[in-house]
Amino acid sequence: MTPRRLAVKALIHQEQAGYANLVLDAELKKCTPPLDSRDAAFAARIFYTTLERLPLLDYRINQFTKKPIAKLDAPVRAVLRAGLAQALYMNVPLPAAVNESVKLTRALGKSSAAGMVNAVLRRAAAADVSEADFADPLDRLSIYYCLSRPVAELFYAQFGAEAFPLAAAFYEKPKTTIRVNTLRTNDTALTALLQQEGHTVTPGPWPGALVVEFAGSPAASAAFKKGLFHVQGLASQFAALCVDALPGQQVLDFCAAPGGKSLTLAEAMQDKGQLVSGEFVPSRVPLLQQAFDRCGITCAVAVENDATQHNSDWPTFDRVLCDVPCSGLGVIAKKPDIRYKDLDGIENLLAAQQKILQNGADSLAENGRLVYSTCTVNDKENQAQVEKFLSANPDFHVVLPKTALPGADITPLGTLFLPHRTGTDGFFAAILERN
Ligand SMILES: C[S@@+](CC[C@H](N)C(=O)[O-])C[C@H]1O[C@@H](n2cnc3c(N)ncnc32)[C@H](O)[C@@H]1O
Repeated sequence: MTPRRLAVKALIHQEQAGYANLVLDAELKKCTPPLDSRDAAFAARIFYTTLERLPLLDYRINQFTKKPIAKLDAPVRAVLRAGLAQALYMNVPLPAAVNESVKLTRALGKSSAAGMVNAVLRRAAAADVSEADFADPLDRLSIYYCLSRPVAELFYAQFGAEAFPLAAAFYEKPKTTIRVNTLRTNDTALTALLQQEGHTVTPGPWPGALVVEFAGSPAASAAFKKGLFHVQGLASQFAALCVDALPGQQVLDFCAAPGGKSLTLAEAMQDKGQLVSGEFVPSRVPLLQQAFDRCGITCAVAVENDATQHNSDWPTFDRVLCDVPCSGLGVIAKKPDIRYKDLDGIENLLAAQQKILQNGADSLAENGRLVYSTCTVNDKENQAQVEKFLSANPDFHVVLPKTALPGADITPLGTLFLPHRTGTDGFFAAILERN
C-alpha cells in the first residue's frame, strides 16, 4: 500500500460520512503491512488537505471534465481531488502529482480514465482562480473558503466582511502550546528538558504556558510520558484559568473528557480538595482517569454523568466549569469536517447547552463561580446563551477576566477569541457569579 493509495481509499470511505479522524484511523489499521510513520503522516496530509479544500478543488476540476465531478466514479473522483491537492497545496511538483495519480488510476482498475486524469489535472492546476472570481459573498465563503452553505451563511450573517479573514485563518494552524504540570515540574525545568529532547520552546503569555515546536508528535516526548505537561491551546487554558480553582475547593468540571481542562484545574488546586470530572459518553470516561494517572493527579474523580439532568445527590461546588458540547465552529483548523456541517440539530444543541449551564448554576455554592465555555464562534451558542441565562437568573452577573490575550474581545457577555485576531482557536468563555 502506498500513502497516496491509502489517502484515496480514505477519501472514498469518507464520502459515506463519518468523522475524518476515525475514517483515516480505520484505513490505517486495515493496512498490512502497516505504513511506516513517515508514509502514514504523508497519507494523512493528503487526506486532510484534500478534505480542507474540497469545494475549491471540485470547482477547478469541473471546469475541465465532461461530466461534473460528482458524477465520476468514486475512485477517479478521489484520485483527481487528491492529485490536485498535492500539486496546489503540498508543494508536490505537478509532473510528480500527475504521474502518481495516473499510476493510481490504473492500479484502482480505472485505466480507461487514466488519460482524462492526466489532462484534467494539468489544466485544473494551471487554471487561474482567485477570490475575486466569487462576487457573491456566500459563494466566496462556501467555494473559495470551503465552508458548507449553512456555515457560510452563519459566518456572513454574524461577522459580515470579517467572515473572510476569519475563514482564511482556519487555514493557519495555531502554534502548539502546552500546560506545565506544576505538580511535577516548573516552566524553567520543563523548558530545559524539552530543549534537551530537541524541541524549540518559547515562554507563553502567562505562567504555566509554553509554546513548543515539537520535533515529532508531542505524545512521543519523554517529558509527556512522565506526565510533565499536557497539550492545551491558549484559549482553552484561558477558560480553565477563568475558573480560578483554588487548593482545597470542591470543583465540578461538568463536561470533562478528554480532560485537558480538568488537568489544568487539578494543577491549580495543587491536587488538594476534590475535582469531580463528569462525562456523558461512557467510552470517553476512561480517558479522564488515564490523564489523571499520567499526570499523578489524585484529587480528581472521573464519573459518567449527564449534565443536562439535575443530580440532587451531588453536593454544591465552589467552582463549576460548563465546557459544553458545541458546534465546534472555532476549531475548524484542527477538524476539517466541521467546515461542512449542515447545522441540523443546532436547536437541540442550544437547548442542551442552556440546561447544562442552568444545572451548573444549581450545583454552585452561594459564593461560587461558574464558567461557561465553548469552542465555537457562533453567537447563539455563546453570548446569546449567557444572555438567556442571565434573564432567567437575575441573581447572577458576568465577571470580566483579569487578563485575556491581545485581540480577544472582552464583551459584557463573555470573552470571544477569533482566530484571525488572537492566533488561537475560536473560543468563548464567560465567568458568572451571584450578585
Ligand atoms: C467540549 S468537550 C469537553 C472538552 C474538555 N472540557 C477538555 O478540556 O478536554 C464536551 C464534552 O462534553 C461531553 N458531553 C456531551 N453531552 C454531555 C452531557 N449531556 N453531559 C456531560 N457531558 C456531555 C462530550 O462527550 C465531550 O466530551
